[in-house]
Amino acid sequence: MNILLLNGPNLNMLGQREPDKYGTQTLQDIVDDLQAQAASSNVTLTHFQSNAEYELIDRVHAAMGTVDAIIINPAAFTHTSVALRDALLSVNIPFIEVHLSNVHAREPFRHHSYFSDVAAGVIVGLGAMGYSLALTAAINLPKSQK
Ligand SMILES: O=C(O)[C@@H]1C=C(O)[C@@H](O)[C@H](O)C1
Repeated sequence: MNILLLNGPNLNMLGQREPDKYGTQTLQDIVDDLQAQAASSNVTLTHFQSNAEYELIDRVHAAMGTVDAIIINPAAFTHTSVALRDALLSVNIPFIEVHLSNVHAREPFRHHSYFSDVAAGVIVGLGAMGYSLALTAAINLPKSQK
């Protein structure tokens, strides 16, 4: 099974970026833990992070036919990117949306997501554990959601 993990803008700054909201683990720390979890489940996990919308879009397109599920934290693009939403809809790969912080308890502009209504599932506010839970869910998605 192949799972693609996508992280959006500013998540490369995790560890020093507003630790009260996003925690103190670096993105590499999080990815390392997920890679270990994936290996224990005989799953191939590929990670890509970009601050550029078009790079994330291109990576979603490239996943067509090769990836069984996507875990994505679109970061700020969550609240702005119709284009990235459309990319995910264009490849017909189930995806799970993850947010480290509870976006619903933050500024109003973070309460809307262009992804949640077309996601297989959404995990918010659980910090790095959210990614781990998303990986477990992605591995166990029912056929109907694949
Ligand atoms: O909680 C998170 O992981 C999301 C990460 C970001 O960078 C924000 O722009 C989102 O609003 C929330």
